Amino acid sequence: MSITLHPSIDNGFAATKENFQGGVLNCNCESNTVRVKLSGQTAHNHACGCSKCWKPEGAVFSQIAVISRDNVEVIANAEKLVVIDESAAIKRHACKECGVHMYGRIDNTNHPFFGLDFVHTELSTDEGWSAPEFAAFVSSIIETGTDPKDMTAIRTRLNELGLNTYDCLSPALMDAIATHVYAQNHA
Ligand SMILES: N[C@@H](CCC(=O)N[C@@H](CSCO)C(=O)NCC(=O)O)C(=O)O
Ligand SMILES: [Zn+2]
Ligand SMILES: [Zn+2]
Repeated sequence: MSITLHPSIDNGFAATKENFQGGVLNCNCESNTVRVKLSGQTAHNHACGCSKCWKPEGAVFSQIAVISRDNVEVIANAEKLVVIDESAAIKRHACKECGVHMYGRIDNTNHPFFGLDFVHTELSTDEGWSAPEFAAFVSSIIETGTDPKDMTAIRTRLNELGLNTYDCLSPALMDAIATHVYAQNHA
């Protein structure tokens, strides 16, 4: 298939490394690079087809994982970070020069994923990050220009790579969200 799903996914990917301790994300700027230290392993890594998540040049999907916000620290050139959409639930902090999203943070303490930051681990040269587990918001790639006629081939290719495809999040994450809503409504 000629479509680039994501450069870290198209040709298969390494398994999650046991006892991986984290590493550093770098933006794409050659000078004054924004650097974000992640002090631990990520979780729920997945391909995301939504229009909001950052994608490398030419990629149809984003690759995105979560990590506790307590384990996220900007260690260089923080002044280059801007929030690209203040109205979004996930405040994506992007480098204003190269456009790369360095981390997404949720401020709303009632949000099901409050406490978790969203990160793109392909921005790191460290090896061992959690491997992608599924593809989310797959139908959403049509919103950013993918031809609906290509969808069957794209879903088939994702399945071949071992990634189940969903048009929202995975059942486990949707269950977690619903559990959170139930608990809020019965507090
Ligand atoms: N069809 C829309 C979907 C956008 C969307 O709901 N994205 C999800 C997943 S992003 C990470 O997995 C979401 O939670 N968004 C909240 C936010 O972005 O603040 C589209 O494609 O835009
Ligand atoms: Zn940059
Ligand atoms: Zn997304």
